[in-house]
Amino acid sequence: MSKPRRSVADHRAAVAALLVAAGLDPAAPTRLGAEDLPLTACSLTGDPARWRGRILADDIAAATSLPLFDNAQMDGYAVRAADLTGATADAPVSLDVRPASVAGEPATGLQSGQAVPIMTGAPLPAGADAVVPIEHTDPPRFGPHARVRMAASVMPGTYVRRAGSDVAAGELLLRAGDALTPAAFGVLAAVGARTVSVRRRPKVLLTVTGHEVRQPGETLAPGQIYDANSFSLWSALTEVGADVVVAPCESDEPERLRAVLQEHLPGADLLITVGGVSAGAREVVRDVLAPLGVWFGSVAMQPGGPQGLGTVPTDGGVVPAICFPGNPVSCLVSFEMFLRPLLAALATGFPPAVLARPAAHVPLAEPLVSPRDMHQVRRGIVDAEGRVRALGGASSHLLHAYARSSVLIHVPAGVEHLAAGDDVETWRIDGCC
Ligand SMILES: Nc1nc2c(c(=O)[nH]1)N[C@H]1C(S)=C(S)[C@@H](COP(=O)(O)OP(=O)(O)OC[C@H]3O[C@@H](n4cnc5c(N)ncnc54)[C@H](O)[C@@H]3O)O[C@H]1N2
Ligand code: MOO
Repeated sequence: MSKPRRSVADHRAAVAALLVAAGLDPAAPTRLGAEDLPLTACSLTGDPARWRGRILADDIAAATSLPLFDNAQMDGYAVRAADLTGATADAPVSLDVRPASVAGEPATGLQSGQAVPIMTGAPLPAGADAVVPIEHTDPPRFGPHARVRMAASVMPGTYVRRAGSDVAAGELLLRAGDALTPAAFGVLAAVGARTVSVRRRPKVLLTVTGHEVRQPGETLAPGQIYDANSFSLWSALTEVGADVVVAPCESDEPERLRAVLQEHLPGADLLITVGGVSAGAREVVRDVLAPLGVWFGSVAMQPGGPQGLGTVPTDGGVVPAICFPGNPVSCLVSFEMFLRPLLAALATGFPPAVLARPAAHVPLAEPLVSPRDMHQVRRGIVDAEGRVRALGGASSHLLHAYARSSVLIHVPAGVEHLAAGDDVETWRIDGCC
């Protein structure tokens, strides 16, 4: 007699609870410490992946003001506004032209009756309090002339970018938990930060099992197959910001799996195993982990029915373990259904609901059948008329059809037949919104 199946919602909740209990709560990931990344052009160029999608670990105070000094917002002349009081087209004010202030050079001072040619970003000379754009002066160009005329008054502060007008030294620049967006990245560099402390990414140990599985490049003996799951799941995990250690077990021998775990589990935040969980004579994951208290059972989902979940002891603690079934479509669909938004939230700091795959309700192009007591997840494409069509059948070995699909199609438990034109929920998996 088989045990009752757990619902998709219950299993999803169990996975979330497991991660929270292990300190991988997306809202407070206490298990993930911080790491310092060097803020240099060399580090960006040399290891770009290290920087993608990072979250600040600490509040950061501005080490300097921005702007650092008063400077010009326009190419023109730095002046004292008081000198131009009453200037009009009929009665222009003539000023003595002094040596220029250019970006990257210290400014000279300015006396009453003088104008200093100044370029955008150059320091405002002491004594000046406004900038008149070059096109508003006579002559309207820089040159060797000794005097320049101005035909209008200006307010003090005109076209001056004041020191500290963006942020003052010591002010809160960025908060812990903020995403390192392009602008956040830029502002850190602008205040001269040398390193940035970011939340450590969750380290996931990914271990596929199966005596028949071999790595690309190896010669296959009869009955052997290439390892698809290490690659599909590495890609899926990396996409949501996990640091993945791929350690294929390639065996159904408990001793071999134990050896892989002993070598690679210390330091991991999460273990994902693939395969070896169903009803065969030798189910290596179940055989090794069930005696440790890991739950194995059946979820009312197709594909991805057989699942496992629990914790595995390692030096000085436990690592949460999620055990996916081995069929290539099953493990990837399981990841989408149970883990993806949680891991994405851990890496980005956004709530899991925000990071869910973009969902839509779309009419079916063709009828679908589904087992009544299961939540079925089919793979498909949306046609030019906006109707969704399943690609391939329901079977969980059809990885090629999955690779050509742009949506997952959900047929909830309780629904057995859907006609062409019936609405189904779809999730976009092609990276578009
Ligand atoms: N009597 C029953 N048999 C099966 C049941 C069941 O309820 N009763 N469930 C079926 C379902 S559903 C699934 S899903 C699979 C899950 O089996 P396992 O998790 O034990 O996975 P394996 O047997 O190791 O492999 C299944 C399938 O996937 C291929 N595989 C495994 N690893 C890889 C890999 N890394 N790359 C590519 N392909 C892989 C493997 O060769 C098998 O064909 O059990 C059903 N059976
Ligand atoms: O549930 Mo299995 O995951 O259908 O092939």
